[in-house]
Amino acid sequence: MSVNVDVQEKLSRLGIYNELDLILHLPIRYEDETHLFLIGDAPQGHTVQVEGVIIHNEVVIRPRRQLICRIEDDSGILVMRFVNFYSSQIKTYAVGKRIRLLGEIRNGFFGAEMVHPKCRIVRAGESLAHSLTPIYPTTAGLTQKTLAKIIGQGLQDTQTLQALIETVPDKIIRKYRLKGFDDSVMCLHHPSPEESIEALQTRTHPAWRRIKFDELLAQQLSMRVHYRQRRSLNAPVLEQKNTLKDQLLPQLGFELTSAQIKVYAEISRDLTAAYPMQRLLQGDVGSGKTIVAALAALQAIENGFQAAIMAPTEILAEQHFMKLSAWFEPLGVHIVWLSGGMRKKQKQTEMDKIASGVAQLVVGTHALFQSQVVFHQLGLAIIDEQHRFGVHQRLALRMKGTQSDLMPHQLMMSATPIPRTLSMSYFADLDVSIIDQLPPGRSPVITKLIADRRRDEIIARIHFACQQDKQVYWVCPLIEESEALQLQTAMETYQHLRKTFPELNVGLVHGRLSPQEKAEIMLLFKEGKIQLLVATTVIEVGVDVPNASLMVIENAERMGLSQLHQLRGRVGRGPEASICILLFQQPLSKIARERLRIIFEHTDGFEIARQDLQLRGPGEFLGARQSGVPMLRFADLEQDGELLEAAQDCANEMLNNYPELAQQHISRWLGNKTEYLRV
Ligand SMILES: Nc1ncnc2c1ncn2[C@@H]1O[C@H](COP(=O)(O)OP(=O)(O)OP(=O)(O)O)[C@@H](O)[C@H]1O
Repeated sequence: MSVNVDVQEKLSRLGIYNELDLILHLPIRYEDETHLFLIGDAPQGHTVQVEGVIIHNEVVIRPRRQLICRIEDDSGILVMRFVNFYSSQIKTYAVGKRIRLLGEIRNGFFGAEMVHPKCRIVRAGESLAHSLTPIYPTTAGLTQKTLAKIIGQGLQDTQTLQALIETVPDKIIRKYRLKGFDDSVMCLHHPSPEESIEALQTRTHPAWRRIKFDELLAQQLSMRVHYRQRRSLNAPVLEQKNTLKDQLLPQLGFELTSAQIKVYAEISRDLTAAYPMQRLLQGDVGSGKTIVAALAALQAIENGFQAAIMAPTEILAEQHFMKLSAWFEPLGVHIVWLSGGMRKKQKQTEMDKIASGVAQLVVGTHALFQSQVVFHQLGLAIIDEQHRFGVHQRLALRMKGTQSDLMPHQLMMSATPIPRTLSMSYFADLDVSIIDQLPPGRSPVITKLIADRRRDEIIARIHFACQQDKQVYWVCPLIEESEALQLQTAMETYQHLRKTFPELNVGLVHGRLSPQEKAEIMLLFKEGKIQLLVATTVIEVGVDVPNASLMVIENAERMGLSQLHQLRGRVGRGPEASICILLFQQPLSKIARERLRIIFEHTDGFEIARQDLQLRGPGEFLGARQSGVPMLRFADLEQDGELLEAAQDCANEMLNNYPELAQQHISRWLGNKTEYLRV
């Protein structure tokens, strides 16, 4: 690109480093200069073009120096404003001249107005210019005009044009009726006036369809390559001996659901392979993922390998530890607990057990992947709530097995259901198992939305519930700006509830307590010795107290959908009918109202996740994945599900039959952005 260093730096901020990046920098929208609105009909809040005669002009000084013109057509009057305007320029906008304006109409101090529109004086007899102007995403200091010019030059460069060669085989182009790649790129940068502006704006135009297909295809290809590369790595072959499993199952006190049996079979089969498993186990809250993870761990252990379970919070890790200890100790399996908050000496003792192989199962938090932790022979790494860990943290745990030159199998668990399109795209390098059934005997949680001013009614309800031997959670608001403030609110609520209910045992659990303190309180709650537990959102994931059947969530309007769903999932885990009360403060923002509606209407985590994806885009689900996986810029998973399926099919066909084109296609779209593929 022949641009100076300053411009180059600005282009790099847009992710443009070479010619190809430049021509794939596509417009975000188009300005329609082919359609004139009548002033009276023009919709507010949209960029529109209007034309009229200047009937008044003046430069006012206060509150700031600006030009104010009134423009009239047959349907109404519009004000045009330019701030910091020099009086000497006023003659350009003389009364009686006809002017055409392009901009957004808003309701301002002077009525309907356009501020700093694109405008020009229309000569007598002039007809409408037919053109659609592309508007590009840009950055500070780089004007639309300059950027459009650089892109225009790029498109004329013969070398660049050569880079536009077709990478998708003819057969696929015909099968899916795709527009040519070079035509599509040209059309999007320079649409001819005959093109439908609506199809271009909504990205349903065949040129957009082609670009989105190519982008999805590149993502699918890179993920499939990664998936296939895994087969060249070595992992321990963990046979299905089933001795420990057969001892554990009769002790459980429940039968596995058919969904649990099915996913365990998938995992168990993967573990017998000589290359590492990378499987994502998804299940809605309370669907019973822990027992499936436990069975997988036993398969590793009975083959003489160690297993590790890593959870994102102390409470969750501690809870896994307690549950697994109860299951595994009768089998004679040695479990070790490791967390950051442990005393040094005790930690060293536990690490020694891990290094010598005495510890067969290790349960813990982030502390597990620290460099001092050396495993004797790690065969299976289980990561709960995988999206809360970074790619690097997960890899660090995977590398723990390298002592023996064998890479451990990896099982990732997620209680935040991932919508199908998302798991087909961003998670395409993983195998996915889904527990799509809840254990029997659960009655669905009833959700109630109650405005905060009706708090008193809730106090009465809690009293009634506790009298009937039920247990209650009271979740304090999430205050993102300040953990200290959140703590303060939790303390105050705790004091207040203790005063209100002197006859009840009220407990408080929050993030600042030491792991032991947290564990003690959770145990008291589990044993029924605490009836009302005031908690911050630390209880969000995994906490399992089946007797708790009433939950109050304060300031529910501040929380995200998946967080609300997770919190609500803490009740409804026993046979008792459960209630979740969402207290909210008014007025509600539009998005908060929408979230509360969704959580009120749905209990199925997959449906909630699908709507959340629509509301907020994929960022929330991907967590740290975002840093490693090729992100989509053009395709929209909700809108382009059909293209995604096509791209998935084609990726397999291209890798099998057209490997060179596949390679070219990946490097066109991802260039050097595929570090992920190497790990
Ligand atoms: N098949 C089953 N029948 C009856 N109860 C079961 C069954 N499987 C698991 N459970 C019980 O259901 C509860 C929820 O299980 P578990 O904690 O594993 O859920 P989870 O999928 O991890 O949910 P969350 O994501 O909310 O933590 C536990 O008390 C568990 O012992």
